[in-house]
Order: sequence, then C-alpha cells, then structure tokens
Amino acid sequence: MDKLLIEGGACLKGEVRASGAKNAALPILCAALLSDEPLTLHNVPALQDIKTTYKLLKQMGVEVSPEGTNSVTVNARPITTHIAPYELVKTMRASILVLGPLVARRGEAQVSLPGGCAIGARPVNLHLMGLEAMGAEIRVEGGFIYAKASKLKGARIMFDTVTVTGTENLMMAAVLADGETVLENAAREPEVVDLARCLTAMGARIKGAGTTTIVIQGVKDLKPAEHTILPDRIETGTFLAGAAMTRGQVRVTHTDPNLLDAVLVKLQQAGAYVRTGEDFIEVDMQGRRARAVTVITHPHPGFPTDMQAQFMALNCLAEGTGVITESIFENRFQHAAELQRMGASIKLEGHTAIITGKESLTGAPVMATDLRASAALVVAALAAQGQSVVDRIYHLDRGYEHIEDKLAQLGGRITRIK
Ligand SMILES: CC(=O)N[C@H]1[C@@H](OP(=O)(O)OP(=O)(O)OC[C@H]2O[C@@H](n3ccc(=O)[nH]c3=O)[C@H](O)[C@@H]2O)O[C@H](CO)[C@@H](O)[C@@H]1O
Ligand SMILES: C=C(OP(=O)(O)O)C(=O)O
Repeated sequence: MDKLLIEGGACLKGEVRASGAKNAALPILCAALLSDEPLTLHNVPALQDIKTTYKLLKQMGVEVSPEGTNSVTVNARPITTHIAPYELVKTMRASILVLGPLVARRGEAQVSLPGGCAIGARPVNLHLMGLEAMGAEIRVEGGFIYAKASKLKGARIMFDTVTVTGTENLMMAAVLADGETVLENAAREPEVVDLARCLTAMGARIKGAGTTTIVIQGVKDLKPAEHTILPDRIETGTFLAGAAMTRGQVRVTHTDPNLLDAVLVKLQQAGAYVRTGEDFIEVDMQGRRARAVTVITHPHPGFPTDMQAQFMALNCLAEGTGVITESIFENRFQHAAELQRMGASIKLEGHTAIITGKESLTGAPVMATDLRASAALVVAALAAQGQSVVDRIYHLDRGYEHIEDKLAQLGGRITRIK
C-alpha cells in the first residue's frame, strides 16, 4: 500500500492549477446512463474514484474513451446489465448515483449499498423514499438495493435532511419521468448545479438548481452533449489552507472564487490576505502565523464539511483557541487522534473540537482514515518539524489529482513510497 514520506518545515509558495471537481464529475458520469447519445466531458480529474466509475459503467456495457485523459466521451447506447456489484461500489459513495439513472432508463436497478469515506452511518433512505414517491418498488436485501418501475412518475419530494447525492440521484431519475417532479429542501451545492447544467445541455428541463426547490419536467429522451466539469473547490481550499498553515503564499488558478465564499471568509479571519480574480485565488500569509478560527459546518452555502479536517489542522498551528463543530457527519473527527500524534492539542466534546494552537507540530507516522482527514494530515506534516509518514493514502488518491506533484510544485518535500 502506498505511503507519503514528508519532510516538514515547508513554506508553500507558488502557483498551482485546480483540477475538475470529483463530486461533480462522478454524478455527471452517472448521468451519461440516462442517454443513448454520447456525452463528452472536459476537465475530468484523474482520480481513483473516476477510474472506479469507468469500471462500473463499462461492466454495464457503456463505452468510455479515451480513458486516462481529462476529456472523455461516454456512450451509454448499450446498457447490458442493471447490476452495480459490491466489488466496485464498496469503495465509493458516489456509486449510489447509478441508481436513479438506471431505474429511469432501464426500469430496473440492483445496486450494492455504497461505501466511501467512513465518516458516519451515511444511510440512503432519502434516495429510496424519493424513488418510491416516483412509483418505484424498492427492496433492500443482502446488502443490495433492488428497484423496479416500468415508468417513473413525477412527484413532489420533500427531503427532511439536505442530501447532496440524494438530490442528484432524484434529479437524474426525474429527467426521464412522466410529468413534473419538485424537489424541496434540495441541496444547493455547486456540484448539484453543475450536474443540472450538464443535464440541461443533454436536453433535460430543470429549473431552480442552486436553490432549495428544483423543478424538473420529464422529457422522452436526451441528445448528444458536451460539458466542462467545474473546478474542485475542496482541492482549491486544501491548497489555500496549506498556504495559511505554512505561512506561505499560494495562488490557485483555473478555479472559481465564488465557490469558496465561506472558506475565504475563514482564511481572512485567520489573518490571510486573500486576493481573487475571475479564475484564481491567492492566499498570502506574509510569513505570519495564522490566528485560530471558529468553524461550524453546514450545507452549502455554509462552511463545507469537506474542509473541516483541513481547518482543524490549521487551528493546530494557529495562535489562540479555535472551536470546530461538525454538524453534517457524526464521525468526522478521526483526524484529531492522528493530529495529536504530531503534538496537537485537541479536546473533543461530542460534535465539537476545541483546538489550542501550538507554535509547531512534530513529524510522526500517521494513518489516513478518510479522504479529507488524509489531506489534513498531509498539510499538517508539511508544516510540522521533522519527518512524517502518512499511511493508507488510497483515500487521498480517490479524491486528489497528482497531489504529491502539485504540493512539490509549491515547495513541499513529499515523496510517494510504493
Ligand atoms: C460524492 C459526494 O458528492 N460526496 C459528498 C456528499 O456526500 P453525500 O451525498 O453522501 O452526503 P449527504 O449530503 O447525503 O449527507 C448529509 C447528511 O444527510 C444524511 N443522509 C443522507 C442521505 C440519506 O438518504 N439519509 C440521510 O440521513 C447523511 O447521513 C449526512 O448526515 O455530500 C457530503 C456533504 O456535503 C460531502 O461530504 C461528500 O463529499
Ligand atoms: C466524503 C467525501 O467523499 P465520498 O462522499 O466520496 O466518501 C469527500 O469528498 O470528502
């Protein structure tokens, strides 16, 4: 299993390009299942989750070409099976996103309950409730979801919790349903909006994406389309947090500052000078130590839970005491114990972490427990004194494109050990 060897004491400086967003590319690849016409995508990040999705689609008979480049054409004219097997689905949360499209297009789906980051129970009851409201018969048995509907019907669906993939799954299912579907208390994440944009380019009729009410008028079929995946706001934020922790100056290009409002406010509160342009963000700490910040995670446009671990790492080195409250996932503080191994002072009280910043952290062997926890450990190790080995980085490879190359480009001393 690969590890990262990191020599600490870095001051991250320079320019780095943001990749396309994992959490937009994955649902959009699944959206290709809705159409028997080709979908060409650009800015697709080279990630393990993307490779897994290609495997999943290909075993359904879908053509994906050329693989391994940032532009790809997905052609789902043939769908030879409606089964998403456990071996492929177990590693990746987003694989649940084949459920809606398969039921809509094939009238049938058998999808293993999904894996992904172990940051909470992560049930899919709202996805299933929505499909049932649209007329599907659902049964969960032996770790699989079985769904059947000769033709989905438009429905009014009220989510009692904001769910990103739940909103995406039902939006996709509704695209080919009979009549109108209204999704209330829908997720407003930029990745939901990007999916809606792509579906619209494919001929879907969707209004309200980016608000809490999304209205979809079902259409009979879709047409060939082309779409560019939006920039990864979490990858962008990770590099910016890394700059703040290491007292450096980093410009992330090919990104969009409008996607990161809540994160940029916190970086400013931490004492960073933040400059933005149409497609770049620059954080400059001018060699100063960050101030601790208080963060509460919320659905978009609130502070993203996917940036929580990186800000905990930032607080570990900041001046003063910062409080971090995780309100989305019940088990998303696993990085705290690993940061403590590096000398951090963190007190956990239920959903809250109280962090008293230290002047420095010390390198240590640490274990990456989930994707963003891994990212937090990597940036903490870059800022720490001495050497760290970050183990179990397969999580990191699920969601960060060429992370060691990008961080090395910014002056980080980081090597992958095979
Ligand atoms: C592939 C992808 O896009 N992953 C993102 C997506 O995950 P994901 O879509 O899995 O997260 P959700 O938005 O669904 O989860 C939010 C909360 O709702 C709960 N819930 C969700 C569905 C459901 O049927 N029942 C239920 O109770 C979850 O347990 C969680 O407490 O949004 C999360 C929240 O921004 C991000 O951290 C993930 O990076
Ligand atoms: C939690 C995440 O991923 P997933 O939903 O794929 O587990 C993430 O991207 O931070």
